[in-house]
Amino acid sequence: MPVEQTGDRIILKHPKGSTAENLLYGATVISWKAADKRHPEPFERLFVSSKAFLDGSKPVRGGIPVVFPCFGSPTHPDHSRLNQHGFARSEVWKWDSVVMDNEAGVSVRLALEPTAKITAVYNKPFHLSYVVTLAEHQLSTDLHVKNTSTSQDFPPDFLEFQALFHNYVRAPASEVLIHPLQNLKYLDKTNPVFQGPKIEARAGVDVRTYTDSVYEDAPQNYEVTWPGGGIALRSVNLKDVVVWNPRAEAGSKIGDMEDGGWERYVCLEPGFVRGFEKIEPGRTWIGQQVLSVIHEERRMNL
Ligand SMILES: O=P(O)(O)OC[C@H]1O[C@@H](O)[C@H](O)[C@@H](O)[C@@H]1O
Repeated sequence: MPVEQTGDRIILKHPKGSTAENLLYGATVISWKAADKRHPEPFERLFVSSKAFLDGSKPVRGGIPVVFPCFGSPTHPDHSRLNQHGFARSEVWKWDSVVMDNEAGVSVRLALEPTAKITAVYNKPFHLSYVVTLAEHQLSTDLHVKNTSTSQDFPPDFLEFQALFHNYVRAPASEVLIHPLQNLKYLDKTNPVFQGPKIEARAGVDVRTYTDSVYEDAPQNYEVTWPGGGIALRSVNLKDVVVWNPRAEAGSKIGDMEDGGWERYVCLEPGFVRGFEKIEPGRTWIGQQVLSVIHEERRMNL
């Protein structure tokens, strides 16, 4: 069976050998295994901390948590009672359907609607659906956000939100380079005194020191490479991108981070996080990303 549902998770298996695993909790992708030309056996592409909670008691430290409707601490009045990064990553989503099941891709849809628990902290009408698609060398995730308000009032009952895919890309963090981010405006969240905006001077961005940078109006086409490997990331409607690695400086203070875990991943997170996306009643917004295996050695010349 290319799609299996066991209690709390969904397992996708592509006929060419790649696999993915999705928790209903947070709709979090917790595993993506894919081969490349040099390694014909599929291997893990995402990082999940060995101390992560997978039982629904806490957002998963790793994989691909879905951030909605706010990124970081809430700044919009509609989000004032929400936790950092919103509720989508810490609610149990519903299984919806198999969208596609053939050589081109194996694809499933999960959904999240207001519950009494959500409404107590976020009283806006919405419907989320999340489509995860596995191909031989690719994983795509699409978040559909619908404003389900039927209000005819003026001004309209807008749904205002931020959204982001918090990808923990498994990689030797001290050796990764991410590009192209040069000349982009970014906020440096590691700096308690002056966050910016700053301008990125580097052709290839590394995470050898504690990094928490929010790039604005980015190209939505990136590569993270290291000697012997890499992942390409393309996004649609996610104009910003965050690069995060806490290193020991901040990582050692994260309770569910395994020792030295920061050496084994870089977070490359496409999102709409500067300002707010705003949709009218009845409208749907779709944010998408495609993660692809890079097959050949593609080291930047810096
Ligand atoms: O610990 P959390 O809530 O999962 O957040 C992890 C990190 O997520 C990143 O996206 C933020 O830019 C960081 O500031 C934050 O520390």
